[in-house]
Amino acid sequence: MSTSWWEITILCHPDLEDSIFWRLEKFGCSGMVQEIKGKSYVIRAYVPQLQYQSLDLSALSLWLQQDALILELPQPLARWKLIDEEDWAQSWKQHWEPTEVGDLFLIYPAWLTPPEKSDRLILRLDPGAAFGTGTHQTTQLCLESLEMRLSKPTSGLTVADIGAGSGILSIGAILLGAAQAYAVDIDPLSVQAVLHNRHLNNINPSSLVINQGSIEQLLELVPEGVDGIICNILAEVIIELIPQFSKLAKPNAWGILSGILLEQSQAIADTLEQHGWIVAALWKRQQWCCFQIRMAQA
Ligand SMILES: C[S@@+](CC[C@H](N)C(=O)[O-])C[C@H]1O[C@@H](n2cnc3c(N)ncnc32)[C@H](O)[C@@H]1O
Repeated sequence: MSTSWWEITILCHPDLEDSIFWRLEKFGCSGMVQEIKGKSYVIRAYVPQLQYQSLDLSALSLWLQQDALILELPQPLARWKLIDEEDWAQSWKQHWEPTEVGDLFLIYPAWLTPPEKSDRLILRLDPGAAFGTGTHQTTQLCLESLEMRLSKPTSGLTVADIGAGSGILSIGAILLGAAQAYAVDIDPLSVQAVLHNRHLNNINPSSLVINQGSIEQLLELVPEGVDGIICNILAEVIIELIPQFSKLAKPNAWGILSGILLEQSQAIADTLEQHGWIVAALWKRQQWCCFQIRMAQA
């Protein structure tokens, strides 16, 4: 039996984009895409029918309206309809286009033929039901931070990717020259997506290891620690993970953290400081921020 999905379509003011992405992710949506329609944005997101009733979607619509009210922006218009699994896959294909990210990356949907020559690193992706198409600001901030971190030639550098989603950040790190990425995600759909995307990008399976789980699985898998930690999850989750970061980090390790709203940045900075990390830089894009951190010297 094929799974049916709710396709949620939201017509909104461009300045609402971040708060809507945040709200949709909190709601449990997979595979969010956006397109520009004149002066507005159209955002599409998907949730399985088995887990969500139309009442849940009405509540979501109400939250979206309240969020807009708080931000003093025009009300978004949310609609939803049922589609089957095949239609869902097609929806992705229609609305997601190759995206340049940072100075170096070109994110390329798996179903399009990439150019033979490009002065950018082509990162091919089929996110399936996992988060991480490269269109979200937090993913872009992480990829750009990786560009900066890995701009100098490195040898044998290892990274841990907590909340891998589609695997976009692990794959990006490997394309930039990291020798080894260890990825984890609590969502089994993410594990499937990372395996598929690893293959799409011709990455040796031993160079990108993916496991279902979180930081506990990484601590077992890499007891010697890693050189870099990448983590793009919601701030509340990151705050719970930070106390364990130092166990996962080699001396002089760095970290890249995003999924954090600007108003949550102080709480993150305080927690980092309490656990021996220094904020080296803080990058902002609209409502989101990205922390670049390094371990404080003992
Ligand atoms: C915002 S997505 C990021 C995906 C991708 N890394 C990116 O940057 O686009 C967050 C991911 O974290 C996963 N996640 C949430 N809580 C987690 C936890 N405690 N440990 C590991 N993964 C988690 C979710 O399943 C989701 O795939």
